[in-house]
Amino acid sequence: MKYVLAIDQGTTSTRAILFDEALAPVASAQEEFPQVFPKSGWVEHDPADLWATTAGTCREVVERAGIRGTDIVSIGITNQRETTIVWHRGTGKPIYNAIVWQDRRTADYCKSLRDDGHADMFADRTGLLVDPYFSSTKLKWILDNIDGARDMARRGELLFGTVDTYLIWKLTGGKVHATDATNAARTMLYDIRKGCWSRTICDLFDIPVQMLPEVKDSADDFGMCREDLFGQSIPICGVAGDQQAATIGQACFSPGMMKSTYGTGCFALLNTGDTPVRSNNRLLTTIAYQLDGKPTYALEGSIFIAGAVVQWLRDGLKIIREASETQPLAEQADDTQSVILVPAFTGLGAPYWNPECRGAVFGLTRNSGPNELAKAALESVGYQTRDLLDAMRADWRGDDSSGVLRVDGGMSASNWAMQFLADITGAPVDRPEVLETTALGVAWLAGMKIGAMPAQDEFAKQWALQRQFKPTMAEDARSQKYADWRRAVDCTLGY
Ligand SMILES: Nc1ncnc2c1ncn2[C@@H]1O[C@H](COP(=O)(O)OP(=O)(O)O)[C@@H](O)[C@H]1O
Ligand SMILES: O=P(O)(O)OC[C@H](O)CO
Repeated sequence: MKYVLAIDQGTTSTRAILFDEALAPVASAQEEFPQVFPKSGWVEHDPADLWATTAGTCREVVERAGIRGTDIVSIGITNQRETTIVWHRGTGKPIYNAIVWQDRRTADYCKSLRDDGHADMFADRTGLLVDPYFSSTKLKWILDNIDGARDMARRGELLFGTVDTYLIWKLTGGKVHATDATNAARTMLYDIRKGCWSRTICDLFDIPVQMLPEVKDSADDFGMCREDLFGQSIPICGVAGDQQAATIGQACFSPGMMKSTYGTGCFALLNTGDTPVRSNNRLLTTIAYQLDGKPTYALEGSIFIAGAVVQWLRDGLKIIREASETQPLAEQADDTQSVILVPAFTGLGAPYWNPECRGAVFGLTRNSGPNELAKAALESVGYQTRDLLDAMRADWRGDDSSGVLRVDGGMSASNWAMQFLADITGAPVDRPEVLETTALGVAWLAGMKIGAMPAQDEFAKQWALQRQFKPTMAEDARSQKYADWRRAVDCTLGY
């Protein structure tokens, strides 16, 4: 039997998952690593931790599966996106910690870019809103703030990469400096229409182009992994940002198909085919995947707090011990109460993009307790998804592929939350058999590239439904509840 290894380097942990040629996950290993918070609003990772947990979980998964490293025929890498690393070309040493996608340190600079009228240029070229979320202003911050960095970069001594690029560099022993188009599309430096780094933007930020990686397809030749790691050299043949990998794993290959991943946050992507659709509703335009040199585009909505609201019930309020306890609490909630929780703990993402507002609870009575709060927390995720889907439907004039939403991620395990999602969006919600869609997506890219896994159409046919949630809420109740949510958001934004 031959295996494909998927490395999923996420925001809080790194995982390695082995898939067999029939696309079934056979073993996995996971390791968390420390989050570094040097100042309020700053979030960093030590690149050494990202590498150590990658190498560690790769070794562990091989051991657990009881296979030999030589049974692995291809490696895929999927990763937390936007997170920015700069390292020395010669020594391989990072010159600063990885600045994580959540980091807000460049908020003022982004505001000045918007005030100076650059927003349209960025939207046209990169498909993105000018926000600290993306890599370019983080890279500029490193070049501006680390002693001698810009001069070294000008002399060609420094390399930039998102986490995929850094791991490719480490895995190949410093031989390959490359990324894929989906990761490039999140840097706010990449022209998603022309398919190249934007000179105009690099000049604006004074970023030397030679420090940027080569941009490849998502299924491509990313070099050979060092021999000492698995006892033989293995090709790296698949790379995609984690949300794009989930879109692939969910087989959202036709225009109009969409998926939503519920982890800490929630990221919804709608396939728009070969056309990059410019959003009028503050969604992002991005590359869903690039195969055979041809990009397929998507509209993306990002919500910062989804499963994290359940973590807050557990770790902040301490009203549950396990995430799954939210379901029985929500089932017992008093239906006559209309408690609404707006989980703007770190501001609100799409389509509001307000980094300053903070969370709020509305409609509390003396009878409100853990049941009502648990219900409001699960409902908040459904309401936020409806915000995204409404924005997507307003932007997307193409075929709606029956309006079904495919879901995955840890929180999609909650039947109650998924039923509410179907009710409040008024559309069916499909949960697949394999919930490891991110790893599956990149494993397929890596396996398909070397001919060990089926072609795209065949892969799409293997997507299997575990359960469909159909909307059952009456239309007037749905409208009333959603109108209440919008009022609650307005009050939160206005507070
Ligand atoms: N049964 C459940 N009900 C509600 N939320 C859940 C449930 N199981 C997991 N979650 C939430 O899902 C999140 C974990 O999902 P995961 O996909 O592992 O996230 P990430 O990759 O972002 O760490 C946590 O925030 C957790 O609170
Ligand atoms: O690591 P995750 O799963 O939280 O995903 C992070 C996203 O890629 C950020 O854009």
